[in-house]
Amino acid sequence: MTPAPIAVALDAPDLETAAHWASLVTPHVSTVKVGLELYLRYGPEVIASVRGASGVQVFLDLKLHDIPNTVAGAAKAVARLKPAILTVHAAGGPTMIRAAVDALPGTQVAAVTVLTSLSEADLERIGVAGPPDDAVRRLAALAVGAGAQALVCSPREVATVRAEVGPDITLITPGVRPAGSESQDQARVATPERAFADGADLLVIGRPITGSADPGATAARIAAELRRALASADRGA
Ligand SMILES: O=C(O)c1cc(=O)[nH]c(=O)n1[C@@H]1O[C@H](COP(=O)(O)O)[C@@H](O)[C@H]1O
Repeated sequence: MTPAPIAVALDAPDLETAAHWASLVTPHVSTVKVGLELYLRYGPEVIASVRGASGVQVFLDLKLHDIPNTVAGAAKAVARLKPAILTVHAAGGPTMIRAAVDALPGTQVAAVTVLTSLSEADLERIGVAGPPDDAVRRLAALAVGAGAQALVCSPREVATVRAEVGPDITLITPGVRPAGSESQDQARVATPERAFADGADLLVIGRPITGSADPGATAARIAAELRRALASADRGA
């Protein structure tokens, strides 16, 4: 069975746990995501450990945000790890995004629009007035104009972003919670089925899978539910 378009966030305190989670979920999902917690503790060796024998796609989520020259250097420093996807913050501006894209020709540079943990009230506190949709749409257009091939947004804005950037940009949505799961520190969430129906290409899901009693079985169940939802949407089309 084709793995479902899900990136499991391996936010683990140690490498053994991350590699174990990766081995449990990789039959069912297309991608595993390495973020700051693992990368800052273990460095580049973490990539080979989670890629394992399966050769699953690795999404390196470093959310780079600095001046263009520094981001270009950082992107070049991880090029040999051949991540499928690398994140940068769209708020770093078009020259910074372009610098990452130019430095990593073999990797999809994904620009993070507005963190899914921020509510409208949080945004107002940091000087971004208005609904999150507006800021997300603006940053999405700017990032695509600067060459980003992928965008990260919450599932709440994915329909708006899809309408803005068209069909060719990969839309990645964290803030995904199966029905009945807790939001935890995520502010803008939706179910996997909703995120896909609204145009997401890749769902990032962490704790609902890795915090469950059996991450492999949970990943398999979410993947199966998603396939069913996609099949019935196709039939309805
Ligand atoms: O770039 C990301 O992956 C990301 C962007 C964002 O806006 N929100 C967000 O939660 N993420 C990441 O997605 C993952 C979500 O994990 P869970 O909340 O456990 O499902 C974490 O690894 C976050 O670092």
